[in-house]
Amino acid sequence: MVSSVWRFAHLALAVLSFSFLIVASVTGVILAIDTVNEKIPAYKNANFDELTLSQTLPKLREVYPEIIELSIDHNQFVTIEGFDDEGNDFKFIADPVSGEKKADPIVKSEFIQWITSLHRSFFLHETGRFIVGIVSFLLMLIAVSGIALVVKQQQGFRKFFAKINREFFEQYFHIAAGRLLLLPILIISITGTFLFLVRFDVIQKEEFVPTEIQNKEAKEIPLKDFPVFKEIYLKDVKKIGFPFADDPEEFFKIKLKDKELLVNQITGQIVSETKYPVTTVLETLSLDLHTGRTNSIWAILLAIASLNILFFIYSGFVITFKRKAVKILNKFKPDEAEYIILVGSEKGSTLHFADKILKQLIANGKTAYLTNLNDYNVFESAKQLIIFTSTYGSGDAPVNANQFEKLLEKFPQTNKVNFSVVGFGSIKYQDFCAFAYKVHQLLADKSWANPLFDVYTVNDKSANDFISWVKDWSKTNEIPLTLTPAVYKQKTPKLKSFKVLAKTNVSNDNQTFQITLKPNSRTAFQSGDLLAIYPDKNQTERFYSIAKIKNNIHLVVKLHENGLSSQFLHDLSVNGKLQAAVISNKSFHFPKKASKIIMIANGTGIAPFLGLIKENKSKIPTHLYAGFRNQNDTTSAYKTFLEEEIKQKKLTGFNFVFSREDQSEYVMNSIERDAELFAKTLENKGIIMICGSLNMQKDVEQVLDRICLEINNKPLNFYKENNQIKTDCY
Ligand SMILES: Cc1cc2nc3c(=O)[nH]c(=O)nc-3n(C[C@H](O)[C@H](O)[C@H](O)COP(=O)(O)O)c2cc1C
Repeated sequence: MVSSVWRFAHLALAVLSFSFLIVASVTGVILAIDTVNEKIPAYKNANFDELTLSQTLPKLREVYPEIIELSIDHNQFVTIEGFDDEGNDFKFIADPVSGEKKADPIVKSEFIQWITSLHRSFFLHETGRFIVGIVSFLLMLIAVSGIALVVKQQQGFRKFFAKINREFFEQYFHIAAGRLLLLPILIISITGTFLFLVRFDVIQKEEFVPTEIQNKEAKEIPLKDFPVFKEIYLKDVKKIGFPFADDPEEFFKIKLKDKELLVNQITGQIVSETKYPVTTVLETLSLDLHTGRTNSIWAILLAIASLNILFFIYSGFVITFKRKAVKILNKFKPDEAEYIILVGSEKGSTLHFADKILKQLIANGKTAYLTNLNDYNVFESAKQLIIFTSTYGSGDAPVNANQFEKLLEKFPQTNKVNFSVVGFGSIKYQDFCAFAYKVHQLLADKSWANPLFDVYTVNDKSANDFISWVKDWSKTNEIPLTLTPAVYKQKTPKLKSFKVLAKTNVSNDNQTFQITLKPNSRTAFQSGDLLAIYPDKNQTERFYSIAKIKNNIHLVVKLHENGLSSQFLHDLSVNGKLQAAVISNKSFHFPKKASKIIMIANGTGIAPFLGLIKENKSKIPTHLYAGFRNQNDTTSAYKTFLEEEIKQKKLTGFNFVFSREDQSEYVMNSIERDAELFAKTLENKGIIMICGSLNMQKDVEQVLDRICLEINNKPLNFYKENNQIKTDCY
């Protein structure tokens, strides 16, 4: 809760000050570079820091009897002003010991003046200065809330500089750069705010009150012997006003950093002293710190910090958009759904996994409902609770799940329900998935709840870890869910438009149809990738394996009686349009380096192989084993297609079996017949690709395992771990 308030404040403030901050940062970088640049010429005396007034003023007055003023800027360049022997006025940067002219006074270029004005007021005069002040103040709040967020993320002040758990580039560097540069940014913003408050009289400057000093009578002494001149170092001086030499009523007026002195030019006695009020001292200090004008290294640090504000804006928005990428879109009401998916997620990644399951359940014709663990309630039609939750802090709940424990006590379910918990966490934390274990225990203690499994855990958002749960859950509940990791890895895919080029028809004995799609814009895809289809505005998601043929997408679809997606595709007309998303599925691309390839498919699972065979440019020995129900037009068309590929040497041979014809056979039978080929292929580093139904995959793997053990003395798992078995089943 606390962290979400900080996060909301941090983001809201950043959004509010966004464009002004960009201008202020860019101009800030340029001004800081100009400040460093200004110090480069060597107009500063080498011993400047050791020089006292008695080592400089007498000589200057001797060389320039009519000198009026000496001023020292933040670069510690000494500028003198006065009249020469001919009565002409002069003003230049001089050496404070010899009086020799070093350069004309520095005048800021028009560009820098323009940038300065933009930085101070956005060319909006007083209104602009006011806005700049407010933006400074907001920046200060952003820095403070940023520090609070880093402390929270790192689990305490003591671990402020401990290793950051990297999730993605922008998140990592937002925190890494934030830790280093929050302090300079805090200083820039505090000083900017202070200058603004003084400028608009919110903080009022006290008046200067001089203190007269009563001196005894004293005699004349030479300038170089003035005790006060021996004590004051040039480095502490801002300005000195010289008196006319022939008027004893005129005094040296010495402005130091914290006070002003009047000094009698005959006796060297201090006549009056004016201490600057605190506000004036703080104003100078703020200006020094805000501009970096007194110190090159600080100015460089300010430039880096300003540049980083731009990076913070960019990376902050990337983090926010990644977090907000998944929106919960429910098709059913909470009381209608049999499957209730409850999610604990702070940054949205767990929600993304949950959303993928929700859409597949709905595509399978199930009533499912997804919500936050904090929205737990009585679900009247619930038969099963599926809980996906991450863990934060030291085994704590993510923000949207911190009320779950209380709610669970308050709302016992009225039906008996099965439940299954998947924990999302990171093994880098001591309390790996601790909150998921806690939720499992809390539920297991309820008389109405029955655990289907122990807790499954997913480390670092691993799709492969997640697949273990999907596989077991899918098998236990007899609901097919895709086991293709790419589907779960993908963030919300980008929809593209496709034109329907061709479509075949279904008939009484053949419910399979083929559809050819042409992307309307540049779209990268390969055979083996997946096409995600959304028949009802994102609430349902169905995947089809792609064959790339002549640069078009070719799908093989079985029309299911109540199948939302297959009906939707079947209803498309030639030349019509389709919105869909390509999901890259690298693990099922053509294995270019394999010594031999065997492809196994049943039903529509043949689709990706039609394209993959075409990609066999280096003519790797490739066999296809496929099983269908009946022999029909479609299977005859496949045969014609494959015979052509054999002629082109892209396919070595194929073997079709039919389960509903006179001699009923399944692919497993053909595999057993050709056991030697399968065993040898695997032993010689060949690859087996399987596409089709999950049941077929399970049966094929059983047969292959037996063959491998018998002939190669190794289990199938050996080759699986070697990445020699590739699957794309659903
Ligand atoms: C500040 C912070 C604290 C975390 N604490 C834990 C923890 O104690 N145990 C754990 O297993 N994972 C911990 N994690 C890792 C997250 O649980 C993990 O990244 C999870 O996938 C995030 O899911 P979400 O994006 O749905 O919030 C922590 C992550 C962060 C940023």
